[in-house]
Amino acid sequence: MPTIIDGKKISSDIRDEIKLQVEALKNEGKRAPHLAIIIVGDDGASHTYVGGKITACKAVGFDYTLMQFAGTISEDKLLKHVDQLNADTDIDGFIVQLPLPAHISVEKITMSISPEKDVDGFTNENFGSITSKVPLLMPATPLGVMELIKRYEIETEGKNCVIVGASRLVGAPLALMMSNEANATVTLCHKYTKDLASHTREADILVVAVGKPGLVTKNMVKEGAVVIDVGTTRIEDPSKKSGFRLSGDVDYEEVAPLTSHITPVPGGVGPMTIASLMINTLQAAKNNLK
Ligand SMILES: Nc1nc(=O)c2c([nH]1)NC[C@@H]1CN(c3ccc(C(=O)N[C@@H](CCC(=O)O)C(=O)O)cc3)C=[N+]21
Repeated sequence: MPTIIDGKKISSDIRDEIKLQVEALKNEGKRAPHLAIIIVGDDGASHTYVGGKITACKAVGFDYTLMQFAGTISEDKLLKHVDQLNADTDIDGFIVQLPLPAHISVEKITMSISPEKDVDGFTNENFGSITSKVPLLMPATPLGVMELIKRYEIETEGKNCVIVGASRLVGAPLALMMSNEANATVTLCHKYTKDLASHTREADILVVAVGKPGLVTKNMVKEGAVVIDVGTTRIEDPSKKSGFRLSGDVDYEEVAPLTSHITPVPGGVGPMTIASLMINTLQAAKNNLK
């Protein structure tokens, strides 16, 4: 039977650790870390995720500011709000929740965030610092995956790590971390990869971050592999109270029995993204309050 990697439990452990550090800061006479969250429009999933981030802030004792704007806000106006947060010394870190409306450039907005306050780790500076000896703020979801691997003591050195999905926010930065920090041999697959299964079958550690439910089936996984599923696609499901369920990219039922470790969806990587956001905000506050 595989070990089910419990992201909910690990993220709760991390919250406890951060809470202690917030108390320590306060004992030194410093204020609590302060996270601001910008959300644009009324996308239901985004509001759910932001709700999770606010719950986490409350649990660890962070201050938070939620800034909500209509989906019709102009790019210029949004940029002004970003600049205000960049300049506000009472704000240690902030995020702009994605997706943004089509008339706003995600690239333009995220690249205007000060790297020291970029607690999502989305900016070019933070991406570039992944391989630095003195890293700044790590991209949040990849950092969450690395924490799971470390805390479950999964061996990485010299292992074949195959990552499916080469996005700027997950696959590409994770490839650098797995190579640089975890000493794995990394293969980064994407939509132009020929014969995907021939690559994934070689994986000792298989990470899937595409957003396509059912993409990974049992014939694509080596016996004893560690499988990490970053996908979180909402699928309508009238039998659920919320009206939907979450699905990863891996066919869990058929793949799990083959693996040594596997992350479930929900309860795997998702909660770790929020834990990483807390780790980064604490770090940004420590740097800011020096
Ligand atoms: N600026 C920005 N930063 C992000 O980090 C960001 C974003 N935009 N836009 C959307 C994606 C998605 N994302 C998730 C966060 C938590 C869960 C999570 O906690 N999932 C729970 C279930 C939550 C539920 O019930 O819906 C789980 O997998 O167990 C999932 C997905 C962060 N994102």
